[in-house]
Amino acid sequence: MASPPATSKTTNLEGYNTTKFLAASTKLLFRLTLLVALVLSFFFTFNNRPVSNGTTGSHRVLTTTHLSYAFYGSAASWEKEVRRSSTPRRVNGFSVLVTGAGGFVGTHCSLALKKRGDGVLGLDNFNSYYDPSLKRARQKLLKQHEIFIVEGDLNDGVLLSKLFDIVPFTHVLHLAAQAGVRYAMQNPQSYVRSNIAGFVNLLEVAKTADPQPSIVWASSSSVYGLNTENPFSESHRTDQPASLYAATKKAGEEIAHVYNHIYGLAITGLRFFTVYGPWGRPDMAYFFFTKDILLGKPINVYRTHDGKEVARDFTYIDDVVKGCLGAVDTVEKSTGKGGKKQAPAQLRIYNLGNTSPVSVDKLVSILETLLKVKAKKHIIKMPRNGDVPFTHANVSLAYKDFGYKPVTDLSTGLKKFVKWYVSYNGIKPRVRKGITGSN
Ligand SMILES: O=C(O)[C@H]1O[C@H](OP(=O)(O)OP(=O)(O)OC[C@H]2O[C@@H](n3ccc(=O)[nH]c3=O)[C@H](O)[C@@H]2O)[C@H](O)[C@@H](O)[C@H]1O
Repeated sequence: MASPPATSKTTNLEGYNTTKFLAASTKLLFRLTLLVALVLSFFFTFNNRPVSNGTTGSHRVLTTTHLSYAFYGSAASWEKEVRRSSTPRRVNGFSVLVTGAGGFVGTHCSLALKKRGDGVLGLDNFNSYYDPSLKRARQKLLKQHEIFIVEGDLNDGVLLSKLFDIVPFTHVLHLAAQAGVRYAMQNPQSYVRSNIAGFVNLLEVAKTADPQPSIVWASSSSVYGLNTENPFSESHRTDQPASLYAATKKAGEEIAHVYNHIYGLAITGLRFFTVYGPWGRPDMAYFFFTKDILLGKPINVYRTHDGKEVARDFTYIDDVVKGCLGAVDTVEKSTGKGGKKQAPAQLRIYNLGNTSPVSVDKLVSILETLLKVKAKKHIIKMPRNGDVPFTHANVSLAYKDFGYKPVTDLSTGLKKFVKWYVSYNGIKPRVRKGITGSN
């Protein structure tokens, strides 16, 4: 008797096993997927934390936010909180989405808007570019003033659309960004993700929102780059950036032009000049100089390549806040509807500086006086890391259009910063020896 060909028998046998195996595997895979989905949604729902990798981490935050949006999207309490926070309390008050509300300028602007009766909803991804505990402390401060911050990323289009579905924002004050001039050499992609992709994403959502909001956003003095005309005016060259940070801010200005031109979004860009003050950013020189001087650590003070002192038009936070609110109050309504432009819309750009540059050496000597501690200064040549030798703002345009007039000199502003710094860090002043302690 001819036995069936071995191959055929084997094939049949294997076929049977394969089918059975496949069915079992599919079931297992299905169950596993279900389990993973359940665990993930539980994790992200109850542990909706930002990325801690020193970048804006938009990719992971994107996933987190989608999942938490899915959870919160059905949670009436979340929507209620969003509505409550963004509802104005004064007649004809604005409803403002403040991006980067957990940041330095974002926190101060949110408080000022709320104080005068506008509705404010914050958005922040609480990334760990610098110590997120400071951002959390600012969030707590905002919460005390009934300002809610939605935890999410600019690149999360679903979340942004959801917010615009819930709230008819009149304005967006867009302050979320990857800041810092020198860090751009370490983590260039984070600048592209936040300052370019994130900005485009926000404008994409804003263009189709009904009503279209008016937009005020933070550009930077760094766009003047290698410009040598002094003081810097808005009409000067901005096509020679010295850092990737500056290049992404300049790109933002061009992107704003496009969305204004095609979709009728009214957009105002503000070029901030080295903003400092209480609740400031620990990555900025005045902040870490204070910390290091108090700790007795050396600080690097830069000199230009031809040996000159470097200088900045340091601008105090309260002055900048007044400028931001002035811009919000004078930005016109956007003219688009249904994603289409109906008429020409306003497009503006302004310097918000102090009009009075001060050298970094002088900054250090003011800090020494305030802290009553001598700094251990290392004078070094400015590394080629994106820094420019000086900045100096001409603010006549902002003065003309919304009365912007900075009134705080560096000594006065730093005094307020130091007062906040020692109190925030629980440092006890020592009368004779100076203020010492650690943080
Ligand atoms: O106006 C802006 O658009 C930018 O302002 C800010 O950048 P900068 O003006 O560079 O401020 P900041 O780093 O505090 O350095 C201050 C001075 O200290 C010098 N500097 C710095 C570090 C150091 O170790 N030594 C030193 O001398 C340094 O050479 C400089 O002269 C914001 O960070 C940036 O996000 C952006 O908003």
